[in-house]
Amino acid sequence: MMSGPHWFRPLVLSGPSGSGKSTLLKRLFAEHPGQFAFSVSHTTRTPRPGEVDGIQYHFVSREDFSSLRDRGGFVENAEFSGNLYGTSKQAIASIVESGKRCILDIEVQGVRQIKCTDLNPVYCFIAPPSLSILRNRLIGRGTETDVAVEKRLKTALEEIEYARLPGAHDHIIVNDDLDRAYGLFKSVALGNPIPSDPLAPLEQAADQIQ
Ligand SMILES: Nc1ncnc2c1ncn2[C@@H]1O[C@H](COP(=O)(O)OP(=O)(O)OP(=O)(O)O)[C@@H](O)[C@H]1O
Repeated sequence: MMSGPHWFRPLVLSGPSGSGKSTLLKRLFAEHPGQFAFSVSHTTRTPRPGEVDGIQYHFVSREDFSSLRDRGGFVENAEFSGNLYGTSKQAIASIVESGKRCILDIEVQGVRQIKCTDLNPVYCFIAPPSLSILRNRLIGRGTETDVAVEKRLKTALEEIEYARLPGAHDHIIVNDDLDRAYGLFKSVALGNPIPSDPLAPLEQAADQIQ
């Protein structure tokens, strides 16, 4: 398989909920089996039936999590609904050593934290064409209540605001036509540079959720 100059740098994928990250990743993994891997996160939550330690997550106690965090073992960590989650440096390193490309699907706070580390990943932002299209896709996916959709749209606006800051991401891909977006995403995933898409002006984005 042909891989580009950035192959050995982890790829940090972020973007609003519903922008199409899972859709793009699913296609990439299907087309290139065995070439890419997600790092296994640590969590303090209890395993659900069928979940295996070291596969879905590294399940650890709060004490062990805190001790690893205090030793600087995480590139990013956060608390969601009472449980701690984090990506360890070791989890990323073991993928890089295996020769696969490590992909991290991460929310904006995690991106900010990783920027303070020496990980040096490639940052790729998946943007929706507009907030009204994002709303339609979230509704179409059928996984969210109306209130949750509006909450996700507000968060999306903040994420797009951040993405507009110069240097926030290395690549911005607007997921308008799926085949076009996938073509760009595949280039980035294989370690090649691409020209970034322009983001729609913010005022326009803000209007759409009022
Ligand atoms: N280019 C596209 N055109 C039309 N629909 C799309 C496109 N890309 C994705 N979708 C649809 O939009 C919905 C949201 O996509 P997806 O679930 O991949 O988003 P996500 O970024 O992974 O969200 P989350 O962060 O919540 O997991 C899905 O129903 C998907 O089929």
